[in-house]
Amino acid sequence: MLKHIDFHKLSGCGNDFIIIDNRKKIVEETNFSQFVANVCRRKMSAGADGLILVEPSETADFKWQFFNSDGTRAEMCGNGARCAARFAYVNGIAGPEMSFETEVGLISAHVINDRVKINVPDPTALRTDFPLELEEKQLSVSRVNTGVPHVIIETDSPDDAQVIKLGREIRFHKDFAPEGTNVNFVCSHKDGTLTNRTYERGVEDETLACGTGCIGAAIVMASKSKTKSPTRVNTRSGGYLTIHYKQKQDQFYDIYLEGDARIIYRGELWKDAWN
Ligand SMILES: N[C@@H](CCC[C@H](N)C(=O)O)C(=O)O
Repeated sequence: MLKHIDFHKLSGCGNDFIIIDNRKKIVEETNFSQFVANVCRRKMSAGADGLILVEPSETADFKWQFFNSDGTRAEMCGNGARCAARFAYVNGIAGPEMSFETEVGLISAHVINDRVKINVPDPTALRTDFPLELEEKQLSVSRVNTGVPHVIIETDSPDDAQVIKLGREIRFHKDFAPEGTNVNFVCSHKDGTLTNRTYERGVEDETLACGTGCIGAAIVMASKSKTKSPTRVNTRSGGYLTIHYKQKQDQFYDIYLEGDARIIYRGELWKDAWN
């Protein structure tokens, strides 16, 4: 491993990521997980919700490896994908229209200044309003996989939602084992917009925005006729993500996620950051 590693910090609607150009394999394969967990520790290191390695691809503009802040890998990350696209564009790795390889297939992206719109795979495993037994009560929940698994819970009062307590209990619930799930608390408003808060697997905390979670919230609420495309989702950062989709009964396709992807700074990680 090099002594210093160049990186950029980007924020997609408040979901923040360390992004490293790893096309020359400067981060070694053996200890990714510990490296990521160390670098993502807030106050002790650079700190972020996740870390992305941009690597060479034979079929697309690049390939990514995505890690949550605890060092675990995730198949997909909506905000991370938008940030990776902006990173690739500003660093000359791709043009404004690009595609890149992920574990859920090719993601295409369109960068316009600090806004990025990505096309994501169709959601699977949609199931609405089923009972879930918790320690102290039974809850009616929905679930959908938007690249990663999400549980969606409707609430009238997002500010009062017990995102950490309930989120953590559901994330580790036996019904969602062994992979676990992300947990969203969504409120629909009269104008068709949504407010969504997410407890994220692999961060093991609430994040300020979750792209795949907002897609899941939009799909579940659209299947209940409480919103329609394009759905604007207000996140905990105060920013909005916009979800575009087509719907035929309970089938959703042509899914796009759009929002800001801001470059906060670039710098050098020193060895102390990951030791
Ligand atoms: N923040 C992401 C989701 C990242 C992956 C997630 N924590 C998981 O492990 O499933 C997003 O914007 O979609």
